[in-house]
Amino acid sequence: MAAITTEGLTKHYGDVRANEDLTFEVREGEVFGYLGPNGAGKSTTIRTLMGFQSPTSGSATVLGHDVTDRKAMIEAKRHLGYVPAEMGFDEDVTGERFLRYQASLKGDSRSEELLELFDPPMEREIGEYSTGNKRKLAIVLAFMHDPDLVIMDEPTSGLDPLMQERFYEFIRDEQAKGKTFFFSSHILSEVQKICDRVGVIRNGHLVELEDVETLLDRGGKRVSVRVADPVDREAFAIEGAHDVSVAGDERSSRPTTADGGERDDGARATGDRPSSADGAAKNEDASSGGRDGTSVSFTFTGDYNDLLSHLVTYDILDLDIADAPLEDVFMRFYGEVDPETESAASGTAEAESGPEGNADV
Ligand SMILES: Nc1ncnc2c1ncn2[C@@H]1O[C@H](COP(=O)(O)OP(=O)(O)OP(=O)(O)O)[C@@H](O)[C@H]1O
Repeated sequence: MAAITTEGLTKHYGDVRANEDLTFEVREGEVFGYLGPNGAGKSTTIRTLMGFQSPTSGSATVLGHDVTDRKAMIEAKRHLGYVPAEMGFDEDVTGERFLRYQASLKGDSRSEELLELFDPPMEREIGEYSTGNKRKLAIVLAFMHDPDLVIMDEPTSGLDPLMQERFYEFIRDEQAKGKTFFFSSHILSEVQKICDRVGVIRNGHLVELEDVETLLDRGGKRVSVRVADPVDREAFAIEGAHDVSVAGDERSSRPTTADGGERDDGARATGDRPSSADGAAKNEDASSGGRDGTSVSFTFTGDYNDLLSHLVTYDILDLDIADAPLEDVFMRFYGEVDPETESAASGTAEAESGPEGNADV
């Protein structure tokens, strides 16, 4: 049995089409990442899966229970954990008291162990907690009844890096025990670290459903090459090369696609720009070079033989070829406009804003 199923799941808020015809499954024992830019519809799906709101149409099950069936969802929640995006705690009570109250509702088989791991200040009133401590308490509460499936809405937001790592390790250990996770995230590095599969939602539509490994394979290679002679960017507009930038080429601050078109994702452009030998623009006609050669970098998703045939035409001083980071995969992905999904999102003002300027999604 799948841990979660959705079939044509749709949720509209008036004119806003927050979720549109979503069909997917989360398999038992997997860590499933749910990705998308702000306003894409992630929390909407999560709220529907938790039974907090009814879908406009379509259906969904969690641990085999229909999410619109109140009684069934009460049963499901005995085996279901939830980390919400907004932690609506009663601020006047201590963490300890809140935990005891939750324990009386859903049981507690492991809070001691969880408190040792995540360590929120239990004796203090929750109103005095920092965001990170509230998140730690939310994690303890979500896992204290040892659920089989945990649904989490950006669970690591507000956690410091050390605590994030501890959380990832904890998730891996829990997965090894057969637990299932569905969580939304903006942080691609965490998705890369802990997810088996990802679903990508954009403007309310599921636009990708894939193994993380396959996505990384599809992401191709990040190639950084330093050649002895001046070259211009167009020389590397070969089939399968994306986001070509040449050190010293002013225009390379706007990454290109292989067909020479410019993409409008400022964060990537700045982050990917390689440092030239002296860091200065050298040549107005977009070619460059110098005593230390010319640095060219790009993402490559084409035929490796073509790449190597092209590279051997240069006097190569240095070469580095590595897996492209998941960011590259997603930025390219979001850069492609699908007219069908774009038009379907009319009325979703936030959804139209997209991920510009974010290195993560
Ligand atoms: N209760 C609501 N009433 C009206 N519109 C809503 C409501 N909740 C969400 N929306 C709209 O639905 C769309 C999807 O929102 P949702 O919160 O699901 O996105 P998200 O992917 O979780 O975004 P974020 O990453 O910013 O949390 C947005 O356009 C949002 O403004």
